[in-house]
Amino acid sequence: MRKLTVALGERSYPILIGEGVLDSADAIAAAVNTPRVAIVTNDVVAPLYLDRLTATLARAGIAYDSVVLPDGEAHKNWQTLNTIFDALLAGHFDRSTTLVALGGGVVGDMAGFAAATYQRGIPFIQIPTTLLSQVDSSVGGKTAINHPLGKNMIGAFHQPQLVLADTAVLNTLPDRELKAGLAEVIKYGLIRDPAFFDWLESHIDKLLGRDPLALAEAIERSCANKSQIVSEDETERGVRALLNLGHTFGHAIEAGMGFGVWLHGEAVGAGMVMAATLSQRQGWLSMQQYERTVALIARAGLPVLGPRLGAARYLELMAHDKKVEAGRLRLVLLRDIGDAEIFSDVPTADIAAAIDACCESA
Ligand SMILES: NC(=O)c1ccc[n+]([C@@H]2O[C@H](COP(=O)([O-])OP(=O)(O)OC[C@H]3O[C@@H](n4cnc5c(N)ncnc54)[C@H](O)[C@@H]3O)[C@@H](O)[C@H]2O)c1
Ligand SMILES: O=C(O)C(=O)C[C@@H](O)[C@H](O)[C@H](O)COP(=O)(O)O
Ligand SMILES: [Zn+2]
Repeated sequence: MRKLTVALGERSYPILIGEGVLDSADAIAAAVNTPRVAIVTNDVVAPLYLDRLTATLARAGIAYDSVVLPDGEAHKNWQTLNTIFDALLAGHFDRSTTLVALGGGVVGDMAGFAAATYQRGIPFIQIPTTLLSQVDSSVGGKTAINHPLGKNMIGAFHQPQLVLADTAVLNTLPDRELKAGLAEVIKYGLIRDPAFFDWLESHIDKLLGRDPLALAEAIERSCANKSQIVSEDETERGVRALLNLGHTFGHAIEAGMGFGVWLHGEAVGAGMVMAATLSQRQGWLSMQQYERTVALIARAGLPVLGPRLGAARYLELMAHDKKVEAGRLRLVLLRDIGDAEIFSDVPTADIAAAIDACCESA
C-alpha cells in the first residue's frame, strides 16, 4: 500500500493507494469518528462494490445505510443532490454522520457537496473508483454540481477525512473511462512535473494495458502533485488554478454538448490541445514541446480536436469560467512541458483562432 498525506494542518488527511484497500476496516475505522455512515454511490457502482464496502464497515463496527443515485454527469444537479438530502432526513441522520462517497468523480463531487451543506456540514470520506477520481477529484476538497449554463457552478470547498483508492476496482472500468482519467494524469506532467511527463511517454502503453504497477505509480505521482498544490493553496487564490489547464475550453465543450455527451477527461484532453496550440502560437511554447504534448494526448486515446461549436459559442460558454475576473478571461497556458502560467491578456481574436484550429472539421 502507498500512503500520502494532504497537509492542511488540523484538517490533514491520508490518501491510501493499493490493491484491496477497500477491505481495510482499520483505515476506515481510523477516519470515521461518527457512529453511523451514509454511503452515497450510483446504480453502476453499487452492484459492483457496495457489498464489499458494507462488509468492511461491518468489520469496523460502523452502522451504515446507502443512497443510490442515477449514474452519469447528466445527473450532477440539484435534483439528484436533493435525493441525498431526502434520504438523510428520512433516515434521521443527524450531525454525527459521515458520508462515504463510493464511485467516480460525479458521485464524489455530489456527496462532498452534500456533506459540506447537510446540517451546515458533516464529515465525509472519498472511495474513488475511476482512474480520474483516484488521480484527481477525490483529493483537494472541491465539491460541486453543474448548472445548465456552466460546469461545477454551485459548490463548496470541503476536505474529506480520508481518500481510499483501491487500484483493483479499475479492472471493471470501461476503456473509455480509463482513457478519460489519463487526461488529468498528463495534466500534472504538463503543469509542474516534466520528469513525470517523460515517464508517461515511456509508460503510456502499459497504462492503457492496465499494468497494475504502472497504474499505481501514475496514481501515486498524480496524487503527490495534487496534494502539494492543495496544501499550498487550498482555495485557489493562486497556484491551484494551474490544475485548470485545458478546463476553460473543456468545460465549454461539456456544457455546450450537453453534460455527459463528452466525458470530462475527453473534454480536458481536447482543451489541453487548445491551450497548447494557443501557447505555441503566442510564442511561449516551442514547436517541439507542443508536438510532444499533442502526441501524448493522442497516444492516450483522447480526442485532440474539440466539437465544432463555433469559436463564438466557445467564448460565450467560457465567459462563465470561475477564473474570470472583472469580465476578463484568465487562461492557464504553457511556457514549457512542466511550466504553466495564468495569462489574462491574450487577445480574444487569438483565442478564437486557436479554438477554430483545434475543432473537428464540419
Ligand atoms: N472535485 C475535483 O477536484 C474534480 C476533479 C476532476 C474531475 N471532477 C469531476 O469528476 C467528474 C468526472 O469523474 P469520472 O471521470 O470519475 O466520471 P463518473 O463519476 O461519471 O464515472 C465514470 C463512469 O464509470 C462508472 N464507474 C465508476 N467506477 C467504476 C468501476 N470501478 N467499474 C466500472 N464502472 C465504474 C461510473 O458509474 C460512470 O458511469 C466530473 O463531473 C468532473 O467535473 C472533479
Ligand atoms: O482541484 C482542482 O483545483 C481542479 O481544478 C481539478 C480539476 O481537474 C477539476 O476538474 C475541477 O473540478 C475543476 O474546477 P473548477 O473550479 O473549474 O470547477
Ligand atoms: Zn478536471
